[in-house]
Amino acid sequence: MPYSMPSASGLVLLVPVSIVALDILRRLVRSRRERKGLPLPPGPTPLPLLGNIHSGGVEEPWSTYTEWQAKYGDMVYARLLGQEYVILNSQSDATELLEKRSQIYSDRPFVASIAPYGMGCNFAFEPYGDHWRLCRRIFHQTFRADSAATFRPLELRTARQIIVNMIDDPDQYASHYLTFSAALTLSAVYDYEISPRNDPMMHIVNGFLKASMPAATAERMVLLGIFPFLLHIPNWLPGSWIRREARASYEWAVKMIETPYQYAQKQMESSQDPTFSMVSDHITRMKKYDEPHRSKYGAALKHASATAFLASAETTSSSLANFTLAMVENPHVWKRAQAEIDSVIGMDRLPEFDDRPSLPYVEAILRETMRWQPVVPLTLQASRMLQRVVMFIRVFTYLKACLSLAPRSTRHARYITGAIVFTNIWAMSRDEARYPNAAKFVPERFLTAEGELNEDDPSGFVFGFGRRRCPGRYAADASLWIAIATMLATLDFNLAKDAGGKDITFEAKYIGGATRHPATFPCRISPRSHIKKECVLAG
Ligand code: HEM
Repeated sequence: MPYSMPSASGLVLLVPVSIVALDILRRLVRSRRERKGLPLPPGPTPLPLLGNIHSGGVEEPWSTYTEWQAKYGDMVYARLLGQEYVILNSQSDATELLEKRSQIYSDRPFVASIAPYGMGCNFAFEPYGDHWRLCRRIFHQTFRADSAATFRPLELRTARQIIVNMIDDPDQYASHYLTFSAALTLSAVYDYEISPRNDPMMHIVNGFLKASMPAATAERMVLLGIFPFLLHIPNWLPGSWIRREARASYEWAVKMIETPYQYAQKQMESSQDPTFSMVSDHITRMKKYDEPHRSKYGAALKHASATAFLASAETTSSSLANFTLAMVENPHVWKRAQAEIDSVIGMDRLPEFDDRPSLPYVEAILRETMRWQPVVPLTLQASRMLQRVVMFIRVFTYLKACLSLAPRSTRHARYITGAIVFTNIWAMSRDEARYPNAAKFVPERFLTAEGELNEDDPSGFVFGFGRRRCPGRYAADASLWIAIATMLATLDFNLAKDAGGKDITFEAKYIGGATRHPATFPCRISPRSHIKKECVLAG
């Protein structure tokens, strides 16, 4: 066939076709190279059989994972005994996997210490399935954005009550914060009004929180995972302590689930017009169902109610403890916030929710509190797919990733559908490119040069990702805002003084577990000169 020059219209077609062909070739070559040379996300070298048991810090694993990020990249692969782990250190990877592929990554891994210690009532640990879905739906109906707004009067009243408690007994600030979050949840969920001191319901809750603490330690998780028979050793044999420890915690759990629930039921029966609460609302809804759905609904309601309590108690109080620590360490911050509050709303009344848009610096303090010390630094999810489906998803994800603009690191996702996925919220909060001097408390990082709020909001990562994302985030945001705004308007935060009148300096220590919070530190919290205790409750 004689050679002929392509026509002008042929050239118009040839150029885009060649570009597409070259791009496909480039992607194929790259994906082959990746498959050959880098079959898994990079990570520390494992020991035979034991895996990376030697490489990670047990106390604060998120810090170790953040160090790994610097060495191996945003997505890190590790192995502990037979279990594979993938650690997501960046918000974009977490969004790519946990949000865009939430149909895969929404399960929770089996943790051997959860059920024996009675923690199974917390649906945050529940595997993906019908019971979890029902719990989540019940929870969502009460705590979604518009419903959560109905709790604002309660949040405002309770925030003012903690100021009175702080003025009365400032050294007990940590206990006042726990009372604050407990009072909110007990009222919203069970219509129970907490008494300021020696409350019987708080006694039960504290009993369970204390007794169940060992269940959240790596030691118990691993011990019971490897030697489940420890839970069956009779009392008269050595080694039965773990069984007794778990049993005691389980008994507290039963009390914690049943006592406030029965209280709410009695309140409903004894009143013509019961106050709205999560339990009263759902007991009414439940009546229209027949058995067996009604029993399932009842069980899910008890668990959703207990979870509301467990999930909010420590997160809210720990956030307030972090806020207090930040104020004591950075007096210029509370002074600037007080100046903003005084100039915007004056000194004759206390902040209310309607003032929120006019107080950008207070808002920036809340954002920085959430970012600076995330109270849930690490979350874990598992793939919920059966092996057969996993295979399909691997192939599908791989093909899709090769042809899409997904971040390069998430293309490894094809290999990890059977692994446990850790989301390292801590690493996201320590992203130096986004948050220079990330270890420092600097609310100004959320303000423009004109003092307006910028677009960066850490609630995009501190509440987790995908289908397991915190469903209490609207309630958490509102209660923390009003507590912080009210404290800034009414209190000064200083270092404590020793007998000689010298400042007591200290180095903050943190306590880990399901949530991370500072150990009690010495400080001097006092009312501002124009604040009178008697007027605080009146606002
Ligand atoms: C500072 C406050 C809070 C923070 C930082 C926080 C953060 C989180 C995070 C990171 C998760 C895990 C998400 C995941 O696995 O991807 C979570 C789960 C959860 N949170 Fe929160 N939370 C807070 C307050 C609350 C409050 C006040 C409530 C209840 C009113 C609540 C209810 C829950 C529940 C029920 C879950 C389990 C969700 C599930 O597994 O389906 N949280 N939270």
